Amino acid sequence: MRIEAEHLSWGVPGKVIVRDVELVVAPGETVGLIGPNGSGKSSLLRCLAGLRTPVAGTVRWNGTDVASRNPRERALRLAFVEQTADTDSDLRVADVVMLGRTAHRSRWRGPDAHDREVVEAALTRLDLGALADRPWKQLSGGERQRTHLARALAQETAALLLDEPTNHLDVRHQLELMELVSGTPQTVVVALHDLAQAARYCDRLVLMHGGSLVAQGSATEVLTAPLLREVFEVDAEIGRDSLGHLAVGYREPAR
Ligand SMILES: Nc1ncnc2c1ncn2[C@@H]1O[C@H](COP(=O)(O)OP(=O)(O)OP(=O)(O)O)[C@@H](O)[C@H]1O
Repeated sequence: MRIEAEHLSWGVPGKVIVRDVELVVAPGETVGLIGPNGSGKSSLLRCLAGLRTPVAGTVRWNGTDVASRNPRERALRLAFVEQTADTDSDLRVADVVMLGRTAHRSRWRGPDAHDREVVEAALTRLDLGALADRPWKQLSGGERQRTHLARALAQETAALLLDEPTNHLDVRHQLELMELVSGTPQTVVVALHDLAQAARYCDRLVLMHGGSLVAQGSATEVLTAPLLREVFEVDAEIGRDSLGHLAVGYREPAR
């Protein structure tokens, strides 16, 4: 699915939070959204998901204004995992993942064999098979995060928006999740704080600062020492690690 933001602005009275963003995400592309705390990444993702009404500009999915889609139509096309995703506490892990099937069913029909197959596949992909019957409230932060991702996969959408999906995960699960994200045929926009991970797994990076999109392009175009100094206020050295992946080293900011 193609996702487009045209002259997109959003904010609250007295504060512009997303400022005149122009962005096109091509079908199947994985775009990494980077930027300091408070730069507007989550707000932009919510606008792209159709959960915020722009104060100016438009968000289009495959050319159609997202504002003209009802919540069910949106849920059939795009899955969004927010940073602070929460779920009713009495559910089992498999029930939480089954919530991803809601838009696919009529109101009166319970889960069928296909829904169960999709949920099982999503649980397996996120390494949650052994936890399927565990109560949601007993899960660790990383297990909850993986459960929400499994729910998003069970939605079987053409697009996926992820807000810092690796922040609670151990290293192995971070790598597995980023492999999954970069390998999926879905269109993905993923907010990340780990710049090296963003460089390694995303087709393209988009850098936000103060609500504006200040750079976009390949990792080597966006992750430059002058730009990182200007936006993150750190001295950075960009090189390659022993595996050949782009690596970013930081010095403390000059005072
Ligand atoms: N509903 C709101 N009302 C007022 N201010 C808001 C609202 N939503 C976001 N903000 C502010 O807008 C700015 C951008 O927030 P946002 O969560 O989009 O940033 P972010 O780049 O995702 O940050 P982080 O990296 O810390 O997750 C912040 O200063 C935040 O406090």
